[in-house]
Amino acid sequence: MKDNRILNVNSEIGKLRTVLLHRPGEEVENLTPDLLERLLFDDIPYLKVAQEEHDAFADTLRNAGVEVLYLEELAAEAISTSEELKMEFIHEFINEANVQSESLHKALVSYLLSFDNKAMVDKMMAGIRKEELSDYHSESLCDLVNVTYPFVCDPMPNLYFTRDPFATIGHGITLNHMRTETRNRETIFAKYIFQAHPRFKDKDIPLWFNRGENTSIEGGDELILSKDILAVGISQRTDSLSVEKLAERILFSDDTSFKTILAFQIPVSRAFMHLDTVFTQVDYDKFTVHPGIVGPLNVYAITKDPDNPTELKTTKEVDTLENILSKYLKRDVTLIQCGGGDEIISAREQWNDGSNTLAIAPGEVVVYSRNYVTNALLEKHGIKLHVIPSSELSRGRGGPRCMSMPLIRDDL
Ligand SMILES: NC(=O)NCCC[C@H](N)C(=O)O
Repeated sequence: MKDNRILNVNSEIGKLRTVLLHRPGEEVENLTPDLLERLLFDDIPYLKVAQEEHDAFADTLRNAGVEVLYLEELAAEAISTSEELKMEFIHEFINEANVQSESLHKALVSYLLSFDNKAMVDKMMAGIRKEELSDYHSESLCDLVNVTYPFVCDPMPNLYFTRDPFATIGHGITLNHMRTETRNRETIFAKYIFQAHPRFKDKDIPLWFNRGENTSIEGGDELILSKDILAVGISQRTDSLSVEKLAERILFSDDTSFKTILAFQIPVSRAFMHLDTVFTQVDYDKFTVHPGIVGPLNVYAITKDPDNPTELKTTKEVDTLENILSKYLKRDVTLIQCGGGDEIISAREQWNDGSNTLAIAPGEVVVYSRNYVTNALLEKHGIKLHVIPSSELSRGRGGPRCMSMPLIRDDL
């Protein structure tokens, strides 16, 4: 047993102790209609209200005894540990923002260094407009062609969905390679946090996946069904090859208890974006689900090959979600359909992340207020709800699970 571990997440529902959030900032105000599709938003949230809603979310968690950490604070603290590291971070950020010209790179370095570390991280997240750089002038062909484009570094409005860029699994993390360029830039903050923040540096944190890999995986597709079973979506955002790599590393590690990776093949569409968009666990035996995912589904169970324990074995199953979950969790399960299965209500509440709940303990979840039909059903099934306001946060197409990355949960 290693005693230098700091992360611990072996279920979706164990009592939540420590969680990572990001309070939405100026990056959300830098969204414009032209950018929405590329930056994966459907509308422009009103930042003031989004922040109030997010503060209510954080307070709800704190009032339930959860320690709330903020991505932006950890990142600033991490780079404050060494001047050399800070410069490395700044150069990497600028390169990944696709800045080609050397003079622009230099101008950005001196602009970023004019802020203190926390303000600099906030600025990087918010995006940098050309007009902010006093000596900006179009130089490269690319600059000249894009002369009307306002940004030198794009905003990162999806950062408040901390679930996706990295994900805790057991005592380790997947530092993810995201499907899209816009979200891939987000993973740089976690890289420096785990490398240098005093809370995490030199701790035993196995890296199950790294951001430089060339297949994609996102945290919304990683669900820890039990200490033995990890579910992963093969989805719009996660490649089957990533699941294989993950299985290889986790199942052959002596630092986890996982024995089976269940790969769920889900439709490739925005309404089904990640596995946690279509189902989340709310209690030992209860899940809230998108009616479109009840199946039959193609599910692939990956285990060590009993006949050749140095190899993996993959078995395909075609069955309903209920049967699959019952079989692997070894208990009867109840699937609570978002919107009660009513065609209109389900579609509406699903769109607003009605089945994306964050469990803070078995049978106790955080939900959006606007999904009142689904919420009433959850209560009917004995689930304790912590209801948070949701007019603006929901416009980014993510719910309480998407907006949180657990770092420590009690084991069940
Ligand atoms: N796990 C999740 O489902 N996260 C929500 C991510 C929403 C974000 N606008 C995106 O498209 O990536």
